[in-house]
Amino acid sequence: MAHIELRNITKTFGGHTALKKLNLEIEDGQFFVLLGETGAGKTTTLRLIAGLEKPTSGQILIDGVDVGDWGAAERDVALVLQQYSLYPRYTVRENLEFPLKSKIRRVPDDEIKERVGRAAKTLRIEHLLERKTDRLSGGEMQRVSIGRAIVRKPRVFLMDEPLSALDAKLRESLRTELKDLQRRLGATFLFVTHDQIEAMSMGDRVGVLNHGHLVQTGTPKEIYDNPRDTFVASFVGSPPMNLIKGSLVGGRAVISAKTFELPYEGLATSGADNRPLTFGIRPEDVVLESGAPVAAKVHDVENHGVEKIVTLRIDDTMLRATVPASTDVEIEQDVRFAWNPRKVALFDRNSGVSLRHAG
Ligand SMILES: Nc1ncnc2c1ncn2[C@@H]1O[C@H](COP(=O)(O)OP(=O)(O)OP(=O)(O)O)[C@@H](O)[C@H]1O
Repeated sequence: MAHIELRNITKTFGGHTALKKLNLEIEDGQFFVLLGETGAGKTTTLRLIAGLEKPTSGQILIDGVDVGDWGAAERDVALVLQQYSLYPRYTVRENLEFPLKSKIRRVPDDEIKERVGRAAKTLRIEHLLERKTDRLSGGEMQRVSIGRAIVRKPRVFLMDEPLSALDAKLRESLRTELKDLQRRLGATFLFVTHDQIEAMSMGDRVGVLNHGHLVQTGTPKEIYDNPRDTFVASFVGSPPMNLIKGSLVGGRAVISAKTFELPYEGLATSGADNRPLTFGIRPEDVVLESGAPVAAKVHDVENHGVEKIVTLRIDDTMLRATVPASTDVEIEQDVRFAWNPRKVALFDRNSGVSLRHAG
């Protein structure tokens, strides 16, 4: 187990800056998820912590010790990758034993047997131990890859999109298993993904990375309820938060040149009045009601089992609402809607930053 701290980490490759002044702290025993689009700098962050890459500037501390001059082996962290790094002609047992048989570790034979047996039991792959790894399914291979990390008893587990090559159903069940595993091991996990559902469902804390900047860290709930900027607001949540241009006039939200107005309750509005804003409202906080203040046309309806996602059109403004599946709505139908005035987020239109977060 270990506590990890990144202080002011910048990493450039030639002229390209992959990470900019990254500050990040991961508590001992925490499941931390780094979420970002492709190219955001997630893998680079893991490689820096693993010691496979050196930062251009900044410090990396593990348990309070600066490990800048330490090699990968000395750091004692395990990296699990999306591609399974297994030896195909060897059995699962041999693959699990391999990390313990290196000259550096010198683990005694009976302890190797014990650790492999325990890891296989934890991951429910005991019945596969004598099978060659090229005869395994994707999910089984990924379990063995994780097993290779577990047997080493590393201080930290770094996981680079380990589930993204698997089909949706398997991914979902392995998500629960991994989270459960982390809890049982009490280990520090840093898991990176581009999948916001994965991040929100697994992380004790989530950090959102955008073009090498760590935009926000917080619990999944904090990030969902109170996104720092419009990037986070539109990245997290499915369907994403509605973002609508407008301004506040006397405590009412006026949407794009008086197309419509809605009540707003939230931050003291001084400083926000008449300033160009972007309003954010989650689809589940938009309600369809016959007596509601604004008229709209139904532009589209998607059935999602327990709920429907209805796209509303008000002149040139589109807005999505999540409604119960029992709601009767058809395309081109006239409806009326309101929003929950307490759930509206305000973003500065130019910077995109939430007024709640602005200093
Ligand atoms: N060795 C390298 N040489 C040059 N550029 C690199 C190198 N490694 C990464 N980069 C660049 O740094 C940026 C961040 O890459 P990184 O692999 O960390 O992103 P990522 O968030 O992990 O993306 P993905 O989800 O696609 O794996 C990208 O623009 C990438 O092209």
